[in-house]
Amino acid sequence: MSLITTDICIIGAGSGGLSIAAGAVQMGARVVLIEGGEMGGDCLNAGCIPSKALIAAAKAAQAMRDGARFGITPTEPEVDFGAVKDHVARVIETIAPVDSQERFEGLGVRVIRDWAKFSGPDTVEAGGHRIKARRFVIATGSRPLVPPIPGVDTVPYLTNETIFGLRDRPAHLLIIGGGPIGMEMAQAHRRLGCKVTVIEGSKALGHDDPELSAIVLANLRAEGVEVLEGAKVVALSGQAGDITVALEDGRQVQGTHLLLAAGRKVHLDGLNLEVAGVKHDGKGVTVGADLRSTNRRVYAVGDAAGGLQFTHVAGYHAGIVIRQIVLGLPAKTSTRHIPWVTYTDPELAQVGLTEAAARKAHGTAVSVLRQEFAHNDRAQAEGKPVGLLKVMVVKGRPVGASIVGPQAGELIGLWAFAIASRAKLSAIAGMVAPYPTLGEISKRAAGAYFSPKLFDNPTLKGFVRLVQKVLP
Ligand SMILES: Cc1cc2nc3c(=O)[nH]c(=O)nc-3n(C[C@H](O)[C@H](O)[C@H](O)COP(=O)(O)OP(=O)(O)OC[C@H]3O[C@@H](n4cnc5c(N)ncnc54)[C@H](O)[C@@H]3O)c2cc1C
Ligand SMILES: NC(=O)c1ccc[n+]([C@@H]2O[C@H](COP(=O)([O-])OP(=O)(O)OC[C@H]3O[C@@H](n4cnc5c(N)ncnc54)[C@H](O)[C@@H]3O)[C@@H](O)[C@H]2O)c1
Repeated sequence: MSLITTDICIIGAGSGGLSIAAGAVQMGARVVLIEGGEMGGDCLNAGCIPSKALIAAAKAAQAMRDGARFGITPTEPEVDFGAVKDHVARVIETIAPVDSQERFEGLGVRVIRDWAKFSGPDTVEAGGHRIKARRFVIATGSRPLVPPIPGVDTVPYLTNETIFGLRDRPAHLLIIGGGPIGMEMAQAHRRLGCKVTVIEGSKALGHDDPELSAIVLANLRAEGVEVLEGAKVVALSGQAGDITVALEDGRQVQGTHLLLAAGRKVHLDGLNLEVAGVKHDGKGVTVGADLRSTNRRVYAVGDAAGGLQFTHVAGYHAGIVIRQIVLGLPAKTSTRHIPWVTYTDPELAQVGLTEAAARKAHGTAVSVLRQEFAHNDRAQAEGKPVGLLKVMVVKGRPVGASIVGPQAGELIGLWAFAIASRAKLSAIAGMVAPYPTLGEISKRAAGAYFSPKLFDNPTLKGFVRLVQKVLP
Protein backbone atom coordinates (compact mmCIF):
# COMPACT_ATOMS: atom_id res chain seq x y z
CA MET A 1 0.00 0.00 0.00
CA SER A 2 1.60 3.30 -1.07
CA LEU A 3 1.45 6.40 1.11
CA ILE A 4 0.17 9.70 -0.26
CA THR A 5 0.51 12.84 1.83
CA THR A 6 -1.64 15.79 0.88
CA ASP A 7 -3.25 18.94 2.21
CA ILE A 8 -6.87 18.01 1.55
CA CYS A 9 -8.51 14.65 0.95
CA ILE A 10 -12.10 14.72 -0.28
CA ILE A 11 -14.31 11.63 -0.22
CA GLY A 12 -17.04 11.81 -2.86
CA ALA A 13 -16.99 13.54 -6.25
CA GLY A 14 -20.55 14.86 -6.30
CA SER A 15 -21.75 18.47 -6.18
CA GLY A 16 -20.02 19.23 -2.85
CA GLY A 17 -16.75 17.31 -3.30
CA LEU A 18 -16.13 18.54 -6.85
CA SER A 19 -16.68 22.19 -5.87
CA ILE A 20 -14.17 21.93 -3.03
CA ALA A 21 -11.62 20.08 -5.18
CA ALA A 22 -11.83 22.63 -8.02
CA GLY A 23 -11.66 25.62 -5.67
CA ALA A 24 -8.88 24.29 -3.42
CA VAL A 25 -6.55 23.08 -6.17
CA GLN A 26 -6.88 26.31 -8.15
CA MET A 27 -5.96 28.26 -5.01
CA GLY A 28 -2.77 26.19 -4.64
CA ALA A 29 -3.63 23.37 -2.21
CA ARG A 30 -2.65 19.72 -2.86
CA VAL A 31 -5.90 17.78 -3.27
CA VAL A 32 -6.79 14.08 -3.40
CA LEU A 33 -10.35 13.29 -4.52
CA ILE A 34 -11.78 9.80 -4.02
CA GLU A 35 -14.89 8.57 -5.85
CA GLY A 36 -16.27 5.04 -5.58
CA GLY A 37 -19.13 5.42 -8.04
CA GLU A 38 -19.62 7.80 -10.93
CA MET A 39 -17.95 11.21 -11.14
CA GLY A 40 -20.63 13.90 -10.69
CA GLY A 41 -22.57 12.04 -7.99
CA ASP A 42 -26.33 12.00 -7.68
CA CYS A 43 -27.13 15.37 -9.21
CA LEU A 44 -25.57 14.57 -12.57
CA ASN A 45 -26.28 10.87 -12.78
CA ALA A 46 -29.50 10.14 -10.89
CA GLY A 47 -30.93 13.40 -9.56
CA CYS A 48 -31.31 16.99 -10.71
CA ILE A 49 -30.12 16.58 -14.29
CA PRO A 50 -32.00 13.45 -15.42
CA SER A 51 -35.13 14.58 -13.56
CA LYS A 52 -35.12 18.03 -15.17
CA ALA A 53 -34.42 16.52 -18.61
CA LEU A 54 -37.38 14.16 -18.16
CA ILE A 55 -39.57 17.04 -16.97
CA ALA A 56 -38.60 19.05 -20.08
CA ALA A 57 -39.68 16.17 -22.37
CA ALA A 58 -42.93 15.84 -20.43
CA LYS A 59 -43.56 19.58 -20.79
CA ALA A 60 -43.16 19.30 -24.56
CA ALA A 61 -45.73 16.48 -24.60
CA GLN A 62 -48.13 18.49 -22.45
CA ALA A 63 -47.87 21.54 -24.71
CA MET A 64 -49.40 19.45 -27.52
CA ARG A 65 -52.48 18.70 -25.38
CA ASP A 66 -52.72 22.28 -24.21
CA GLY A 67 -53.17 24.37 -27.35
CA ALA A 68 -56.93 24.91 -27.38
CA ARG A 69 -56.83 28.23 -25.47
CA PHE A 70 -54.40 29.60 -28.09
CA GLY A 71 -56.59 28.43 -30.97
CA ILE A 72 -54.31 25.48 -31.67
CA THR A 73 -55.99 22.10 -32.03
CA PRO A 74 -54.93 19.92 -29.12
CA THR A 75 -53.55 16.53 -30.00
CA GLU A 76 -52.54 13.50 -27.95
CA PRO A 77 -48.76 13.18 -28.52
CA GLU A 78 -47.15 9.90 -29.48
CA VAL A 79 -44.47 9.40 -26.85
CA ASP A 80 -41.50 7.19 -27.70
CA PHE A 81 -40.45 6.48 -24.12
CA GLY A 82 -37.09 4.99 -25.16
CA ALA A 83 -36.29 8.10 -27.22
CA VAL A 84 -37.21 10.30 -24.23
CA LYS A 85 -34.63 8.33 -22.23
CA ASP A 86 -32.10 8.90 -25.03
CA HIS A 87 -32.70 12.64 -24.54
CA VAL A 88 -32.11 12.24 -20.77
CA ALA A 89 -28.88 10.28 -21.42
CA ARG A 90 -27.68 12.89 -23.96
CA VAL A 91 -28.13 15.72 -21.46
CA ILE A 92 -26.09 13.81 -18.86
CA GLU A 93 -23.43 13.02 -21.46
CA THR A 94 -23.18 16.68 -22.50
CA ILE A 95 -22.69 17.93 -18.96
CA ALA A 96 -20.47 15.02 -17.75
CA PRO A 97 -17.12 16.37 -19.04
CA VAL A 98 -17.37 19.26 -16.54
CA ASP A 99 -17.38 16.73 -13.68
CA SER A 100 -14.98 14.22 -15.29
CA GLN A 101 -11.82 12.64 -13.90
CA GLU A 102 -9.90 14.04 -16.91
CA ARG A 103 -10.99 17.62 -16.16
CA PHE A 104 -10.06 17.37 -12.49
CA GLU A 105 -6.73 15.70 -13.22
CA GLY A 106 -6.14 18.51 -15.71
CA LEU A 107 -6.67 20.98 -12.86
CA GLY A 108 -4.03 19.11 -10.81
CA VAL A 109 -6.27 17.04 -8.53
CA ARG A 110 -5.16 13.47 -7.78
CA VAL A 111 -8.29 11.41 -8.46
CA ILE A 112 -8.65 7.90 -7.01
CA ARG A 113 -11.58 5.76 -8.19
CA ASP A 114 -12.47 3.51 -5.26
CA TRP A 115 -14.60 3.39 -2.12
CA ALA A 116 -12.76 5.12 0.72
CA LYS A 117 -12.61 4.19 4.39
CA PHE A 118 -10.91 5.79 7.37
CA SER A 119 -8.07 3.78 8.94
CA GLY A 120 -7.30 6.32 11.66
CA PRO A 121 -8.04 9.90 12.74
CA ASP A 122 -5.82 11.29 9.96
CA THR A 123 -5.70 8.51 7.37
CA VAL A 124 -7.99 7.14 4.72
CA GLU A 125 -7.49 4.09 2.51
CA ALA A 126 -8.62 3.73 -1.08
CA GLY A 127 -7.37 2.20 -4.33
CA GLY A 128 -4.36 0.56 -2.68
CA HIS A 129 -3.21 3.89 -1.16
CA ARG A 130 -3.00 5.21 2.38
CA ILE A 131 -3.80 8.91 2.26
CA LYS A 132 -2.54 11.11 5.08
CA ALA A 133 -4.03 14.59 4.93
CA ARG A 134 -4.12 17.77 6.96
CA ARG A 135 -7.89 18.00 6.38
CA PHE A 136 -10.56 15.56 5.16
CA VAL A 137 -13.97 16.34 3.72
CA ILE A 138 -16.80 13.81 3.76
CA ALA A 139 -18.93 14.59 0.71
CA THR A 140 -20.52 11.18 0.26
CA GLY A 141 -24.10 12.30 -0.37
CA SER A 142 -27.22 10.24 0.23
CA ARG A 143 -29.07 7.24 -1.17
CA PRO A 144 -32.76 6.42 -1.46
CA LEU A 145 -34.35 5.40 1.82
CA VAL A 146 -36.03 2.03 1.58
CA PRO A 147 -38.79 2.13 4.22
CA PRO A 148 -39.17 -1.07 6.24
CA ILE A 149 -42.59 -1.95 4.82
CA PRO A 150 -43.48 -5.68 5.00
CA GLY A 151 -42.93 -7.18 1.52
CA VAL A 152 -40.37 -4.58 0.36
CA ASP A 153 -37.73 -7.33 0.11
CA THR A 154 -39.78 -9.42 -2.29
CA VAL A 155 -41.34 -6.80 -4.57
CA PRO A 156 -39.40 -5.27 -7.49
CA TYR A 157 -39.10 -1.51 -7.02
CA LEU A 158 -37.49 1.47 -8.68
CA THR A 159 -35.64 4.34 -7.04
CA ASN A 160 -34.05 7.51 -8.43
CA GLU A 161 -31.00 5.32 -9.15
CA THR A 162 -32.89 3.04 -11.56
CA ILE A 163 -35.96 4.90 -12.89
CA PHE A 164 -34.08 6.99 -15.47
CA GLY A 165 -32.76 3.80 -17.10
CA LEU A 166 -36.27 2.39 -17.68
CA ARG A 167 -36.87 2.30 -21.46
CA ASP A 168 -40.38 0.84 -21.55
CA ARG A 169 -43.18 3.09 -20.42
CA PRO A 170 -44.79 1.91 -17.18
CA ALA A 171 -48.54 1.44 -17.73
CA HIS A 172 -49.34 2.38 -14.13
CA LEU A 173 -46.61 3.83 -11.91
CA LEU A 174 -47.21 3.69 -8.15
CA ILE A 175 -45.09 6.15 -6.18
CA ILE A 176 -44.60 5.88 -2.42
CA GLY A 177 -43.79 9.40 -1.13
CA GLY A 178 -45.24 12.76 -2.14
CA GLY A 179 -42.11 14.88 -1.58
CA PRO A 180 -40.23 16.68 -4.37
CA ILE A 181 -38.96 13.45 -5.98
CA GLY A 182 -42.38 11.81 -5.88
CA MET A 183 -44.30 14.81 -7.23
CA GLU A 184 -41.81 15.76 -9.97
CA MET A 185 -41.70 12.17 -11.19
CA ALA A 186 -45.48 11.81 -10.89
CA GLN A 187 -46.27 14.73 -13.18
CA ALA A 188 -43.51 13.91 -15.67
CA HIS A 189 -44.65 10.29 -16.04
CA ARG A 190 -48.32 11.26 -16.26
CA ARG A 191 -47.54 13.74 -19.05
CA LEU A 192 -45.52 11.05 -20.84
CA GLY A 193 -48.60 8.84 -20.90
CA CYS A 194 -48.45 6.70 -17.73
CA LYS A 195 -51.23 6.25 -15.22
CA VAL A 196 -49.77 7.49 -11.91
CA THR A 197 -50.81 7.05 -8.28
CA VAL A 198 -48.91 8.79 -5.48
CA ILE A 199 -49.27 7.24 -2.03
CA GLU A 200 -48.26 9.76 0.63
CA GLY A 201 -48.34 8.85 4.34
CA SER A 202 -48.77 12.43 5.48
CA LYS A 203 -49.21 15.63 3.35
CA ALA A 204 -47.85 15.83 -0.19
CA LEU A 205 -45.28 18.63 -0.67
CA GLY A 206 -45.39 18.99 3.09
CA HIS A 207 -42.15 21.01 3.38
CA ASP A 208 -43.78 24.00 1.64
CA ASP A 209 -46.54 26.51 2.49
CA PRO A 210 -49.74 24.40 2.39
CA GLU A 211 -51.69 27.14 0.55
CA LEU A 212 -49.15 27.04 -2.28
CA SER A 213 -48.70 23.25 -2.26
CA ALA A 214 -52.48 22.95 -2.68
CA ILE A 215 -52.26 24.88 -5.98
CA VAL A 216 -49.66 22.43 -7.32
CA LEU A 217 -51.68 19.44 -6.14
CA ALA A 218 -54.85 20.77 -7.77
CA ASN A 219 -53.04 21.01 -11.11
CA LEU A 220 -51.51 17.55 -10.82
CA ARG A 221 -54.91 16.08 -10.02
CA ALA A 222 -56.47 17.98 -12.93
CA GLU A 223 -53.87 16.39 -15.21
CA GLY A 224 -54.91 12.97 -13.94
CA VAL A 225 -52.34 12.17 -11.24
CA GLU A 226 -54.04 10.34 -8.39
CA VAL A 227 -52.65 11.61 -5.06
CA LEU A 228 -53.62 9.72 -1.91
CA GLU A 229 -52.68 11.65 1.24
CA GLY A 230 -52.65 10.35 4.82
CA ALA A 231 -52.27 6.91 3.23
CA LYS A 232 -50.32 4.56 5.49
CA VAL A 233 -48.74 1.69 3.56
CA VAL A 234 -48.86 -1.58 5.52
CA ALA A 235 -47.74 -4.17 2.93
CA LEU A 236 -46.33 -4.64 -0.55
CA SER A 237 -46.88 -7.72 -2.69
CA GLY A 238 -46.78 -8.96 -6.29
CA GLN A 239 -44.19 -9.29 -9.00
CA ALA A 240 -42.90 -7.36 -12.03
CA GLY A 241 -45.85 -5.83 -13.87
CA ASP A 242 -48.39 -6.52 -11.12
CA ILE A 243 -47.73 -4.81 -7.79
CA THR A 244 -50.15 -4.24 -4.92
CA VAL A 245 -49.77 -1.65 -2.20
CA ALA A 246 -51.99 -2.36 0.81
CA LEU A 247 -53.07 0.61 2.93
CA GLU A 248 -53.90 0.69 6.63
CA ASP A 249 -57.55 1.61 5.90
CA GLY A 250 -58.01 -1.64 3.94
CA ARG A 251 -57.68 -0.13 0.45
CA GLN A 252 -55.43 -1.84 -2.08
CA VAL A 253 -53.76 0.06 -4.92
CA GLN A 254 -52.56 -1.91 -7.92
CA GLY A 255 -50.05 -0.88 -10.57
CA THR A 256 -47.37 -2.21 -12.90
CA HIS A 257 -44.32 -0.44 -11.41
CA LEU A 258 -43.37 0.92 -8.00
CA LEU A 259 -41.11 3.93 -7.33
CA LEU A 260 -39.83 4.47 -3.80
CA ALA A 261 -39.51 8.22 -3.14
CA ALA A 262 -39.89 8.11 0.62
CA GLY A 263 -36.87 10.22 1.59
CA ARG A 264 -33.09 9.81 1.68
CA LYS A 265 -30.53 8.01 3.83
CA VAL A 266 -27.13 9.62 4.26
CA HIS A 267 -24.41 7.54 2.56
CA LEU A 268 -21.89 6.78 5.30
CA ASP A 269 -21.71 3.01 4.80
CA GLY A 270 -18.25 1.48 5.00
CA LEU A 271 -16.51 4.77 5.86
CA ASN A 272 -15.35 3.40 9.21
CA LEU A 273 -16.13 6.72 10.90
CA GLU A 274 -15.67 5.21 14.37
CA VAL A 275 -11.89 4.75 13.91
CA ALA A 276 -11.66 8.42 12.95
CA GLY A 277 -13.70 9.59 15.96
CA VAL A 278 -16.32 11.15 13.66
CA LYS A 279 -19.75 11.05 15.29
CA HIS A 280 -22.90 10.64 13.23
CA ASP A 281 -26.58 9.85 13.67
CA GLY A 282 -29.46 8.84 11.41
CA LYS A 283 -29.49 12.32 9.83
CA GLY A 284 -25.81 12.60 8.91
CA VAL A 285 -22.35 13.47 10.22
CA THR A 286 -22.62 15.53 13.42
CA VAL A 287 -21.29 18.97 12.51
CA GLY A 288 -21.42 22.51 13.87
CA ALA A 289 -22.33 25.60 11.85
CA ASP A 290 -18.71 25.53 10.58
CA LEU A 291 -19.35 22.02 9.14
CA ARG A 292 -16.51 20.60 11.26
CA SER A 293 -17.13 17.14 12.74
CA THR A 294 -16.15 15.75 16.14
CA ASN A 295 -12.68 15.14 14.62
CA ARG A 296 -11.15 18.60 14.08
CA ARG A 297 -9.44 17.44 10.86
CA VAL A 298 -12.69 16.21 9.30
CA TYR A 299 -15.50 18.26 7.74
CA ALA A 300 -18.77 17.15 6.11
CA VAL A 301 -20.65 18.90 3.30
CA GLY A 302 -23.78 18.50 1.20
CA ASP A 303 -26.28 15.74 1.90
CA ALA A 304 -23.76 14.00 4.23
CA ALA A 305 -23.89 16.99 6.59
CA GLY A 306 -27.49 16.10 7.48
CA GLY A 307 -29.27 19.40 6.69
CA LEU A 308 -31.03 20.65 3.57
CA GLN A 309 -30.34 18.32 0.63
CA PHE A 310 -29.86 20.38 -2.51
CA THR A 311 -27.06 20.79 -5.03
CA HIS A 312 -26.81 24.53 -4.38
CA VAL A 313 -26.49 23.81 -0.64
CA ALA A 314 -23.59 21.42 -1.35
CA GLY A 315 -22.01 24.24 -3.41
CA TYR A 316 -22.61 26.74 -0.61
CA HIS A 317 -21.06 24.34 1.92
CA ALA A 318 -18.04 24.01 -0.37
CA GLY A 319 -17.40 27.76 -0.12
CA ILE A 320 -17.69 27.68 3.70
CA VAL A 321 -15.22 24.79 3.98
CA ILE A 322 -12.74 26.20 1.43
CA ARG A 323 -12.54 29.41 3.45
CA GLN A 324 -11.55 27.42 6.54
CA ILE A 325 -9.30 24.66 5.22
CA VAL A 326 -7.62 26.46 2.33
CA LEU A 327 -7.40 30.02 3.64
CA GLY A 328 -7.52 29.33 7.39
CA LEU A 329 -10.34 31.84 7.88
CA PRO A 330 -13.44 31.33 10.03
CA ALA A 331 -16.78 30.69 8.30
CA LYS A 332 -20.24 29.51 9.34
CA THR A 333 -23.33 28.32 7.51
CA SER A 334 -26.81 29.76 7.78
CA THR A 335 -30.07 28.52 6.26
CA ARG A 336 -31.80 31.94 6.43
CA HIS A 337 -31.20 32.70 2.74
CA ILE A 338 -31.26 29.24 1.14
CA PRO A 339 -33.90 28.83 -1.57
CA TRP A 340 -35.41 25.62 -2.90
CA VAL A 341 -37.62 24.84 -5.85
CA THR A 342 -39.81 21.89 -6.79
CA TYR A 343 -39.97 21.69 -10.59
CA THR A 344 -43.59 20.70 -10.99
CA ASP A 345 -45.88 22.74 -13.24
CA PRO A 346 -46.62 25.18 -11.70
CA GLU A 347 -43.24 25.43 -9.98
CA LEU A 348 -43.09 25.79 -6.21
CA ALA A 349 -40.31 27.92 -4.69
CA GLN A 350 -39.35 29.04 -1.21
CA VAL A 351 -36.66 31.14 0.45
CA GLY A 352 -36.40 32.15 4.09
CA LEU A 353 -39.45 31.84 6.32
CA THR A 354 -42.84 30.57 5.19
CA GLU A 355 -45.89 32.53 6.38
CA ALA A 356 -46.47 30.10 9.27
CA ALA A 357 -42.80 30.17 10.33
CA ALA A 358 -42.65 33.98 10.08
CA ARG A 359 -45.79 34.41 12.21
CA LYS A 360 -44.36 31.99 14.78
CA ALA A 361 -41.01 33.79 14.89
CA HIS A 362 -42.19 37.42 14.64
CA GLY A 363 -45.86 37.41 15.77
CA THR A 364 -47.73 40.58 14.88
CA ALA A 365 -44.57 42.28 13.58
CA VAL A 366 -44.87 40.36 10.32
CA SER A 367 -46.84 41.61 7.30
CA VAL A 368 -47.66 39.21 4.50
CA LEU A 369 -47.85 40.67 0.99
CA ARG A 370 -49.76 38.67 -1.61
CA GLN A 371 -49.74 39.02 -5.39
CA GLU A 372 -51.63 36.73 -7.72
CA PHE A 373 -50.26 35.84 -11.17
CA ALA A 374 -53.75 36.54 -12.53
CA HIS A 375 -52.89 40.28 -12.23
CA ASN A 376 -49.64 39.89 -14.17
CA ASP A 377 -50.05 40.78 -17.85
CA ARG A 378 -47.34 38.40 -19.06
CA ALA A 379 -48.84 35.47 -17.14
CA GLN A 380 -52.17 36.21 -18.88
CA ALA A 381 -50.52 36.45 -22.31
CA GLU A 382 -48.78 33.11 -21.73
CA GLY A 383 -52.05 31.49 -20.65
CA LYS A 384 -50.53 30.75 -17.21
CA PRO A 385 -52.53 32.92 -14.80
CA VAL A 386 -52.56 30.49 -11.87
CA GLY A 387 -50.09 31.31 -9.16
CA LEU A 388 -49.34 33.30 -6.05
CA LEU A 389 -46.40 35.18 -4.54
CA LYS A 390 -46.30 35.76 -0.78
CA VAL A 391 -43.65 37.93 0.81
CA MET A 392 -43.16 37.94 4.57
CA VAL A 393 -41.91 41.34 5.79
CA VAL A 394 -40.57 42.45 9.17
CA LYS A 395 -39.57 46.07 9.76
CA GLY A 396 -39.49 46.87 6.05
CA ARG A 397 -37.25 43.91 5.11
CA PRO A 398 -38.25 40.60 3.53
CA VAL A 399 -37.66 37.57 5.78
CA GLY A 400 -39.26 35.02 3.46
CA ALA A 401 -40.86 34.57 0.06
CA SER A 402 -42.99 31.75 -1.28
CA ILE A 403 -43.98 31.46 -4.93
CA VAL A 404 -46.16 29.05 -6.85
CA GLY A 405 -46.56 29.75 -10.54
CA PRO A 406 -44.81 29.75 -13.90
CA GLN A 407 -41.02 30.26 -13.58
CA ALA A 408 -41.25 30.40 -9.78
CA GLY A 409 -37.74 28.93 -9.65
CA GLU A 410 -36.37 31.87 -11.64
CA LEU A 411 -38.44 34.45 -9.76
CA ILE A 412 -37.29 33.30 -6.31
CA GLY A 413 -33.72 34.37 -7.20
CA LEU A 414 -34.50 38.04 -6.59
CA TRP A 415 -35.91 37.28 -3.14
CA ALA A 416 -32.97 34.99 -2.32
CA PHE A 417 -30.68 37.90 -3.18
CA ALA A 418 -32.78 40.38 -1.17
CA ILE A 419 -32.79 38.17 1.92
CA ALA A 420 -29.10 37.26 1.61
CA SER A 421 -28.12 40.92 1.34
CA ARG A 422 -30.65 42.06 3.98
CA ALA A 423 -32.08 44.45 1.41
CA LYS A 424 -34.99 46.71 2.24
CA LEU A 425 -38.29 46.23 0.45
CA SER A 426 -37.93 49.79 -0.83
CA ALA A 427 -34.99 48.60 -2.99
CA ILE A 428 -37.26 46.15 -4.79
CA ALA A 429 -40.11 48.67 -5.06
CA GLY A 430 -37.63 51.15 -6.56
CA MET A 431 -36.35 48.70 -9.18
CA VAL A 432 -37.63 49.22 -12.74
CA ALA A 433 -38.83 45.84 -14.02
CA PRO A 434 -39.17 45.37 -17.78
CA TYR A 435 -42.73 45.13 -19.09
CA PRO A 436 -44.30 42.68 -19.64
CA THR A 437 -42.42 40.15 -17.54
CA LEU A 438 -43.40 37.70 -14.84
CA GLY A 439 -40.74 39.45 -12.72
CA GLU A 440 -42.96 42.49 -12.39
CA ILE A 441 -44.90 40.53 -9.81
CA SER A 442 -42.05 41.02 -7.30
CA LYS A 443 -41.94 44.78 -7.78
CA ARG A 444 -45.71 44.93 -7.51
CA ALA A 445 -45.70 42.99 -4.22
CA ALA A 446 -43.06 45.33 -2.81
CA GLY A 447 -45.00 48.37 -4.06
CA ALA A 448 -48.14 47.08 -2.33
CA TYR A 449 -46.30 47.39 0.99
CA PHE A 450 -45.95 51.14 0.47
CA SER A 451 -49.24 51.93 -1.27
CA PRO A 452 -51.37 52.31 1.92
CA LYS A 453 -48.75 54.82 3.15
CA LEU A 454 -49.08 56.73 -0.15
CA PHE A 455 -52.71 56.31 -1.18
CA ASP A 456 -54.67 56.15 2.11
CA ASN A 457 -52.77 58.84 3.96
CA PRO A 458 -54.84 61.94 5.00
CA THR A 459 -51.68 63.91 5.95
CA LEU A 460 -50.19 63.27 2.51
CA LYS A 461 -53.52 64.19 0.86
CA GLY A 462 -53.58 67.51 2.77
CA PHE A 463 -49.97 68.18 1.77
CA VAL A 464 -50.68 67.44 -1.91
CA ARG A 465 -53.70 69.82 -1.87
CA LEU A 466 -51.46 72.53 -0.43
CA VAL A 467 -48.74 71.93 -3.03
CA GLN A 468 -51.32 72.06 -5.83
CA LYS A 469 -52.51 75.48 -4.58
CA VAL A 470 -49.05 77.02 -4.42
CA LEU A 471 -47.49 75.41 -7.53
CA PRO A 472 -47.17 78.10 -10.23
C1 LIG B 1 -34.31 12.58 -8.13
C2 LIG B 1 -33.59 13.72 -7.50
C3 LIG B 1 -33.76 15.00 -8.00
C4 LIG B 1 -33.08 16.06 -7.42
N1 LIG B 1 -33.29 17.31 -7.94
C5 LIG B 1 -32.64 18.35 -7.38
C6 LIG B 1 -32.81 19.65 -7.93
O1 LIG B 1 -33.54 19.85 -8.90
N2 LIG B 1 -32.13 20.69 -7.36
C7 LIG B 1 -31.31 20.50 -6.29
O2 LIG B 1 -30.71 21.46 -5.81
N3 LIG B 1 -31.13 19.26 -5.74
C8 LIG B 1 -31.78 18.19 -6.28
N4 LIG B 1 -31.57 16.95 -5.76
C9 LIG B 1 -30.66 16.80 -4.61
C10 LIG B 1 -29.19 16.76 -5.08
O3 LIG B 1 -29.02 15.76 -6.05
C11 LIG B 1 -28.28 16.47 -3.88
O4 LIG B 1 -28.59 17.35 -2.82
C12 LIG B 1 -26.82 16.64 -4.27
O5 LIG B 1 -26.46 15.74 -5.28
C13 LIG B 1 -25.93 16.42 -3.03
O6 LIG B 1 -24.57 16.55 -3.41
P1 LIG B 1 -23.46 15.83 -2.53
O7 LIG B 1 -22.15 16.28 -3.10
O8 LIG B 1 -23.72 16.01 -1.11
O9 LIG B 1 -23.66 14.27 -2.82
P2 LIG B 1 -23.70 13.43 -4.18
O10 LIG B 1 -23.91 14.25 -5.37
O11 LIG B 1 -24.64 12.32 -3.93
O12 LIG B 1 -22.21 12.84 -4.29
C14 LIG B 1 -21.68 11.93 -3.37
C15 LIG B 1 -20.64 11.08 -4.07
O13 LIG B 1 -19.90 10.38 -3.08
C16 LIG B 1 -19.61 9.08 -3.54
N5 LIG B 1 -19.30 8.24 -2.37
C17 LIG B 1 -20.13 7.87 -1.37
N6 LIG B 1 -19.47 7.15 -0.45
C18 LIG B 1 -18.19 7.08 -0.88
C19 LIG B 1 -17.01 6.45 -0.36
N7 LIG B 1 -17.00 5.78 0.79
N8 LIG B 1 -15.87 6.54 -1.08
C20 LIG B 1 -15.83 7.21 -2.27
N9 LIG B 1 -16.90 7.81 -2.79
C21 LIG B 1 -18.07 7.76 -2.10
C22 LIG B 1 -20.86 8.68 -4.28
O14 LIG B 1 -20.61 7.64 -5.19
C23 LIG B 1 -21.25 10.00 -4.96
O15 LIG B 1 -20.71 10.08 -6.26
C24 LIG B 1 -32.22 15.85 -6.32
C25 LIG B 1 -32.04 14.55 -5.82
C26 LIG B 1 -32.70 13.51 -6.40
C27 LIG B 1 -32.48 12.13 -5.85
N1 LIG C 1 -36.34 20.16 -6.99
C1 LIG C 1 -35.48 19.83 -6.05
O1 LIG C 1 -34.67 20.63 -5.56
C2 LIG C 1 -35.45 18.41 -5.57
C3 LIG C 1 -36.08 17.42 -6.28
C4 LIG C 1 -36.04 16.14 -5.78
C5 LIG C 1 -35.36 15.88 -4.61
N2 LIG C 1 -34.74 16.87 -3.95
C6 LIG C 1 -34.04 16.61 -2.67
O2 LIG C 1 -34.11 15.26 -2.33
C7 LIG C 1 -34.73 15.14 -1.05
C8 LIG C 1 -35.48 13.86 -0.98
O3 LIG C 1 -36.68 13.90 -1.72
P1 LIG C 1 -37.88 12.92 -1.38
O4 LIG C 1 -39.05 13.40 -2.14
O5 LIG C 1 -37.47 11.49 -1.50
O6 LIG C 1 -37.98 13.06 0.19
P2 LIG C 1 -38.88 13.89 1.20
O7 LIG C 1 -38.41 13.46 2.53
O8 LIG C 1 -38.90 15.31 0.88
O9 LIG C 1 -40.35 13.32 0.94
C9 LIG C 1 -40.66 11.97 1.20
C10 LIG C 1 -42.15 11.84 1.41
O10 LIG C 1 -42.44 10.46 1.57
C11 LIG C 1 -43.39 10.30 2.59
N3 LIG C 1 -43.22 8.94 3.13
C12 LIG C 1 -42.14 8.47 3.79
N4 LIG C 1 -42.34 7.15 4.10
C13 LIG C 1 -43.56 6.81 3.61
C14 LIG C 1 -44.33 5.62 3.62
N5 LIG C 1 -43.89 4.51 4.20
N6 LIG C 1 -45.54 5.63 3.03
C15 LIG C 1 -46.02 6.76 2.45
N7 LIG C 1 -45.34 7.93 2.42
C16 LIG C 1 -44.12 7.96 2.98
C17 LIG C 1 -43.08 11.42 3.58
O11 LIG C 1 -44.22 11.74 4.36
C18 LIG C 1 -42.65 12.54 2.66
O12 LIG C 1 -43.72 13.39 2.31
C19 LIG C 1 -35.59 16.38 -0.92
O13 LIG C 1 -35.86 16.69 0.42
C20 LIG C 1 -34.75 17.41 -1.59
O14 LIG C 1 -33.83 17.90 -0.65
C21 LIG C 1 -34.78 18.14 -4.40
